[in-house]
Amino acid sequence: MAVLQWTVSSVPEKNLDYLHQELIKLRKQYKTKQLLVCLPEGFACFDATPSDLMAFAHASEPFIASVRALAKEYNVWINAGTIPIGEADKYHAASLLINSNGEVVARYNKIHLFDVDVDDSKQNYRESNSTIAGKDLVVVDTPFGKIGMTVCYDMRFPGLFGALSAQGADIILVPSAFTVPTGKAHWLPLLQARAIENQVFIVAAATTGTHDRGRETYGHSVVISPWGEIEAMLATQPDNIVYLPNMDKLTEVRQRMPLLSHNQFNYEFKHEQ
Ligand SMILES: O=C(O)CNC(=O)[C@H](CS)NC(=O)CCC(=O)C(=O)O
Repeated sequence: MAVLQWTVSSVPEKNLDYLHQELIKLRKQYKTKQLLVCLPEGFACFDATPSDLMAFAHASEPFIASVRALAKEYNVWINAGTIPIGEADKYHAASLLINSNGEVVARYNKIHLFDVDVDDSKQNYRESNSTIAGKDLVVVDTPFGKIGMTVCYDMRFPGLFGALSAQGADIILVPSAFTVPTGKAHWLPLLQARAIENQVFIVAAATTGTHDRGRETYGHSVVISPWGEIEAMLATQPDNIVYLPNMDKLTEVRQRMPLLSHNQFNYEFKHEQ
């Protein structure tokens, strides 16, 4: 699998170009039959004005078609981090899983919305002003293993990850656009905890740097093993991780310490905002 981190632009075509160039480079170096390319949350269009984002969300079909075409052309699976997909007067933060034939095999709509006051240049995040929360859990069978889908702020809610692992997830994707202060304090411990308690690989592709209207994101894209080890992590520069997960390790961790069968607690999904 490959994890792409860059300073995502507010201009969708620029992000598409970036993805295209990275796929060319990756495929030159890695000719493996299967390759899963993970993109960050908001990778289509980031830090645009609310009205530009809304307009894009209600006309994101051609953009999605272009990403699907790239998946097919370069024979890769793509986790299209999130793409805003319009619904009524808002949109879903949709994370798509696209196979190497360019077909969308899964769509997860971000469940937990980031309505939070942060001590940074933007301060008041109110994702629910524009975004409709998802209501469905997604675990999908792939050549890479069973993939559970989450997005960014979801990582703070262990119940979601517990439900995904109870449904058999081996790898949980967490495309993200984390703030810098919360990233410094919480990014790694949260992701490591989710990996350890669910005995899954965590793969988190993140945006990084200062974006077009001044918003800053934390970077530090990371892959974590089912034992909680940081297998690979980026700093704040645009860069990629390429990583081959060892599924035997996952089996061994679960055999030695069968958390799922020991667990005495269940969370309920409230379906509320
Ligand atoms: O807005 C977009 O275009 C893409 N989406 C995001 O950037 C989202 C919502 S504002 N960011 C987060 O969820 C950060 C979570 C976070 O930083 C934390 O949990 O501490």
